[in-house]
Amino acid sequence: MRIDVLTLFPEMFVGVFGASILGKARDKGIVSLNTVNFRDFANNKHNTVDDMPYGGGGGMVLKAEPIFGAAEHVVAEHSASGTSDKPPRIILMCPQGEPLTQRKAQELSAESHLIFVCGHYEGYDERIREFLVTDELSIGDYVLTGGELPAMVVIDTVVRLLPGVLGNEQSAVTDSFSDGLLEYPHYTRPAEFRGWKVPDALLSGHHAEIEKWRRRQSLQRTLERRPELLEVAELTAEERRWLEENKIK
Ligand SMILES: Cc1cccc(C(=O)NCC2(NC(=O)c3cccc4nocc34)CCCC2)c1
Repeated sequence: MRIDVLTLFPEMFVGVFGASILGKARDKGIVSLNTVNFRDFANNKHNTVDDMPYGGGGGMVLKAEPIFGAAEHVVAEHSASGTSDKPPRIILMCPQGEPLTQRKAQELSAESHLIFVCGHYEGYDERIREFLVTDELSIGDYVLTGGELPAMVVIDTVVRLLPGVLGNEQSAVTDSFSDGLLEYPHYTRPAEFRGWKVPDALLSGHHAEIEKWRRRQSLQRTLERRPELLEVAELTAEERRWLEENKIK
C-alpha cells in the first residue's frame, strides 16, 4: 500500500512514520508512507495556501490550487511508477466527515493507494470537496488545530490491518473489537499485587470457563459503558436473555 499525506507540517509525521509498528511496516516494505507539503504547489505570486473567505467573516480558507496541484503530482508520480492498479482514495480529514469506524478502517485497508488531505485555518475551499476528494472522514466531534493528528489516527488503524504488520498476539485485539463489544479486563503477573487478586476464573486453566468469563465481562462492560453497541452486536439468544435480566438491575 502507498500512503501520501498532503500537509503544511510534514515534520509532524517524521516520528509517527519512523517509530514502532508503522516504522516496522515501512521497513518491511508493506507500506510506503510519504508526506507532501502542498505549500510547494502554491504557484501564485506570494506562495499562499490560504486566503480570505468570499462573503466576508473571520478566518482564512485553504485555497484549491495548491491542494489540487499536490494531489495531481502524487497521482502522476504513482501512476508513473507503474504499480498503480486502481485510482487512489483521496480522503479529506474534516469535522464534517463520516465518523471513522473499524469497519471504515477495514474498507480502506483493502485499497492500494490512499491520499490524505490535512487542513488548517477555517477549512477548505469547497471545490476541493466537490471535485477532488473521494471520501471525507472525521475522528470525532471536538475542535482541533489541524487535520494532521486525525490523519495519523486513520493511518494507524488502517496500516495495522495490513497482512504482515502485526504478530499473531496483537491481531487478537482486532478480533475482540470486531465482535462489536468492549474488551474484557486484562491481567498479568503477579497473581496478587498490593492485596488485589486476579479473578479465580482466569487462574483456573479451564479455557471454556475462561472464554465464558471473558465474554460475560465484555457484555457487562458494554452494557454499563456503551449500551448502544449492543443494538448491533452479534449475540446468542442466551446472551440476550442474560442482558435483559441485567438491564433491569
Ligand atoms: C466539531 C468542530 C466544529 C467546527 C470546527 C472544528 C475544527 O476542529 N476545525 C478545525 C479543523 N478541524 C479538523 O480538521 C478536525 C476536527 C475534528 C475531527 C477531525 N477529524 O478529521 C479532521 C478533524 C478543520 C480545519 C482545520 C482543522 C470542529
